[in-house]
Amino acid sequence: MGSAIEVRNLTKQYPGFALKDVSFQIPEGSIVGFIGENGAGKSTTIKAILDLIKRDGGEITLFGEPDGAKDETLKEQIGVVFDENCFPDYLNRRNVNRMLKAIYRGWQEERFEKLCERFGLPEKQKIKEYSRGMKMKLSIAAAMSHQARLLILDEALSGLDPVVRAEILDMLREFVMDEQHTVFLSSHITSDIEKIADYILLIHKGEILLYEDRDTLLEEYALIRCSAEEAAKLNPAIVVGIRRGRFDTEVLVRSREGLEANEDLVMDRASLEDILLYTAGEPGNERCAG
Ligand SMILES: Nc1ncnc2c1ncn2[C@@H]1O[C@H](COP(=O)(O)OP(=O)(O)OP(=O)(O)O)[C@@H](O)[C@H]1O
Repeated sequence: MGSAIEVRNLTKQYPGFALKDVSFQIPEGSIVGFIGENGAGKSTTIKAILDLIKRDGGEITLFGEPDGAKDETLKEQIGVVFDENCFPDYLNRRNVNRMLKAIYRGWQEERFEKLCERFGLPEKQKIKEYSRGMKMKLSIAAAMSHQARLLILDEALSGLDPVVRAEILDMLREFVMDEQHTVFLSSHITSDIEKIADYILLIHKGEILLYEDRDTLLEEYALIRCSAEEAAKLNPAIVVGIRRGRFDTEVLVRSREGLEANEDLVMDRASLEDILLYTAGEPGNERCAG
């Protein structure tokens, strides 16, 4: 199986922010969840992949093709959804269908109509009268209607209610049933990423801090509650972060090995949100619960 996206040593400098040597590769047939705090560099990375901004350094390969986003044929094979409406707002759903039919060679008119129906989008109402969620659904329907092999969604699920998000997650799962299809999805809703992603990519202040198989991550990381003395005895190599409370200490560890037998530790499963909070913590990853 090849790579849908390969990013090597990507750098981009803005005043007060830099993408630092960002490298990762996304295998075809997978769903990769991209997480990180506000301003971590998710959209900048995605825009560089899509060649919407000029990078300062590094290489980006799409489907094995260097600078694939510059290639018009390859570009058609990428469905993109940003967190804002990308269509002129005086159009309605029917106009959008006609417009995209003229743009994409592989446009699937009927599929678009079916998806819009499934999402309950009215045919004649103008986009400017749509709610935010309706606009996002329209963009997602469009991205899924031109025979794309790769879907890139940047915060596309924000503002959607849980029922619609669950439906879209199902659609993304269906999409990758074809092993040549790939999804790269950034979101602050870590519970969605936890449900759907095969791999988790975590960026913090422009640097990739973690890229791991979701199951390994969730099986191996653990949240431990114990006394400050017990916390101090833990092997520093496995400690991701410590949070000191008034009554106990919470420690995120990256491995449970050898800890399960210790009765002085209460060990729970760590959620992706815990992993994000501790991994993207401040230097030393030590925060006070107060
Ligand atoms: N065109 C630009 N000019 C200057 N600075 C920019 C520009 N675009 C992004 N930045 C800065 O780059 C940093 C990373 O922004 P980016 O949008 O990539 O973050 P993000 O992880 O997508 O955040 P969020 O989750 O809030 O959407 C921010 O500090 C932002 O201000």
